[in-house]
Amino acid sequence: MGDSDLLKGINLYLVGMMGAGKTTIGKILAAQLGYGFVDTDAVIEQLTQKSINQIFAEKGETTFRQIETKVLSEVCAYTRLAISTGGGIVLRRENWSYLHYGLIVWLDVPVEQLYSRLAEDNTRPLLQDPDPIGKLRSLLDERRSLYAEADLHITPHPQDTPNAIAAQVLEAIPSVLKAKVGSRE
Ligand SMILES: Nc1ncnc2c1ncn2[C@@H]1O[C@H](COP(=O)(O)OP(=O)(O)O)[C@@H](O)[C@H]1O
Ligand SMILES: O=C(O)C1=C[C@@H](OP(=O)(O)O)[C@@H](O)[C@H](O)C1
Ligand SMILES: [Mg+2]
Repeated sequence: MGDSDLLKGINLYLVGMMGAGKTTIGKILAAQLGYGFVDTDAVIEQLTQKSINQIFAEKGETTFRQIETKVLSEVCAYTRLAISTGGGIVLRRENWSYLHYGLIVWLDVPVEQLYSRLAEDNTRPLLQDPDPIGKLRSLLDERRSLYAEADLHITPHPQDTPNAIAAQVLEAIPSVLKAKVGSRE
C-alpha cells in the first residue's frame, strides 16, 4: 500500500521536455502512491503496434498528435493513475481540458542535461536533427509558457536521482492540491 490518500484518487500527470525523466519518475510515483502507471507513448505504441519513430516517419507528427489526444481523453476517465505524458502533450489546447482533471507536474530540466541524457538515444524522432541541442532549445522556447501552466513546477538539481525527484514531488503535493481543489470550489 502506498501513500494512497495523498492525492485522494486524483490522477497525477507528468509533463516536460523529452529526457526530463517523466517515464522514469512516473513509475516510481505510481508505486509510492499505490497508483497504476500509464505512459501515453507506450499506450500509443501498443494501440498502433508501431514505435513512436515509425508513427512519425509513416504517418507524420499531426497523426501522432491526434492519437495522443485520443489516448489522453480515454485515460483521464480513470482514477488512481500516475500518467507520464509525451513532451508535446501541452501543445494542443484540447489536451488541457483532460490534463486539468488531474494534478499536473512539470519536471523542468535544463537543455544541457536533456541533451546529455538523449545524445545516444534514437527513439525521439524530433531530435533526429543536425543540431539536436538547438532543436531542444527551440522546442523549450515554444513550450515553456505551456509547461508553466502546470500546477506544480519541479526543478531538480543535476545530481538528483529519480527517487529523490519523486520524493520532491510527493512532498510538494499537499500544498498544491489544496490550491487546486480550492480553485474548483
Ligand atoms: N534523475 C535522473 N538522473 C539521471 N538520469 C535520468 C534521470 N531521470 C531520467 N534519467 C534518464 O534519462 C533518460 C530519459 O528519461 P525518461 O524517463 O525516458 O524521460 P522522458 O520520459 O521525460 O522523456 C533515460 O535514459 C533515463 O534513465
Ligand atoms: O516532445 C515531444 O514532442 C515528444 C516527446 C516524446 O516523449 P518523451 O517526452 O517521453 O520523450 C514522444 O512523445 C515523441 O517523441 C514526441
Ligand atoms: Mg517518456
